[in-house]
Amino acid sequence: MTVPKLVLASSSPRRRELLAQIGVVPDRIQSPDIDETPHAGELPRIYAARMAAEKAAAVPREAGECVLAGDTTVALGRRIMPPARDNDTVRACLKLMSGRRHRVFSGVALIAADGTLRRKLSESIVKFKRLSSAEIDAYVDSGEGLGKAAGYAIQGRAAALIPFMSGSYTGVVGLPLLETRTLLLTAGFHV
Ligand SMILES: Cc1cn([C@H]2C[C@H](O)[C@@H](COP(=O)(O)OP(=O)(O)OP(=O)(O)O)O2)c(=O)[nH]c1=O
Repeated sequence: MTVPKLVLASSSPRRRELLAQIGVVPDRIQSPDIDETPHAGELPRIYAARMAAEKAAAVPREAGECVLAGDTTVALGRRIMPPARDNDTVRACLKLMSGRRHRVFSGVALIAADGTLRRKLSESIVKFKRLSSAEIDAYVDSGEGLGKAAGYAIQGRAAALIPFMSGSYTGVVGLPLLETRTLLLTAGFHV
């Protein structure tokens, strides 16, 4: 079986780095351009799976190419936390998550060269300590939360504010590597 070519449908440097961690280098990378607005009442796990599939489908495939995409969604109960585009959102998210557990759903989707869509979803639980105003201010000032789901990055200084997590660490960072490897193996990649 000839090894297909891999296209990573992502603008996220984390996803590229996580793939590199298991020795996978995409043949090309293209940003997916999709509407990321949740449907009314859409549950976070359904949303994460849908987003991953839509991102993969949004990038055109050439003959012999497979497209891989992911989506990391942070959920407080049934509420989908927003991506933090500014400091006010980072602050608001941290206040909401302070002293509580939340879930992180990380969807992965792979469209094989024959057009078949395969999907996996990882689910993790992350707890933040009770955050003081000074801790929230310092984190906002670090700028690390910008561009991240729910305004934090576990792979950075937020790690020192998290007493507990269970599930997939790589899923929280942006691409669950066990699930991703399984999908890649099924599609004929050597991982
Ligand atoms: C919770 C968390 C999220 N994140 C990041 C991973 C993702 O880049 C981002 C979640 O947003 P996503 O919409 O999953 O991804 P994205 O828009 O950054 O990139 P893409 O083009 O692939 O859609 O948050 C971390 O880096 N660390 C964390 O601890």
